Amino acid sequence: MSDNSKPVFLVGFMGSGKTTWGRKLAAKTKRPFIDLDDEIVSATGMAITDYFALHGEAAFRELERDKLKSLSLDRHAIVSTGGGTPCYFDNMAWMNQTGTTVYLYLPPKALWDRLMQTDIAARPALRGLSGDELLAYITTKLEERTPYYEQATHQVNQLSLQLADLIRLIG
Ligand SMILES: Nc1ncnc2c1ncn2[C@@H]1O[C@H](COP(=O)(O)OP(=O)(O)OP(=O)(O)O)[C@@H](O)[C@H]1O
Ligand SMILES: O=C(O)C1=C[C@@H](O)[C@@H](O)[C@H](O)C1
Ligand SMILES: [Mg+2]
Repeated sequence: MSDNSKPVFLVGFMGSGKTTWGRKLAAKTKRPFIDLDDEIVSATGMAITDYFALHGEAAFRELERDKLKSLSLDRHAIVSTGGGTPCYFDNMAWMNQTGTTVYLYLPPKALWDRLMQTDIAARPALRGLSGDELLAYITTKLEERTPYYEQATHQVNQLSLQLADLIRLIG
């Protein structure tokens, strides 16, 4: 680990593997791991879907911003963000100023394959969508969010990503 380490923020679409890669990266490099969605669940004592249902998305986005900016961040921390985190307020600029950001890119069909294998009801925006509707949603939403994700310091295509590449990238 280099002496000038900075916190690392993993960004990308729902199901792109931010949590999975973040955990692996932290374990391998012995850095502290933080998952922003998990922090929100702990703070509110409820699942994100329930928070959305009770308070609405706008309240969730404010809470997400506040949690992001009040994380107790060790300079070695690896933070897996939520899929929408970079796309609201000045969150992306703040992450770029505070640390190094890495965009985990996956094309829509690969995201779809992954998400179809998870509990999509646990992701508020995806609840109730059929397979075809989910692919259309991913395609449109990814296009809309790409300008934010692409502000990341580094962009990696996960289809060919190895843990060693990620470790090299963050130094
Ligand atoms: N490299 C991989 N190959 C295959 N499946 C993977 C890989 N990485 C993650 N997955 C699977 O894809 C799904 C989504 O991964 P994960 O929860 O890490 O995504 P995420 O980006 O954190 O999503 P969210 O934004 O909803 O938190 C999980 O079921 C996970 O097991
Ligand atoms: O992409 C999104 O908008 C979201 C992704 C998840 O990580 C959660 O932060 C929440 O379900 C919203
Ligand atoms: Mg996650």
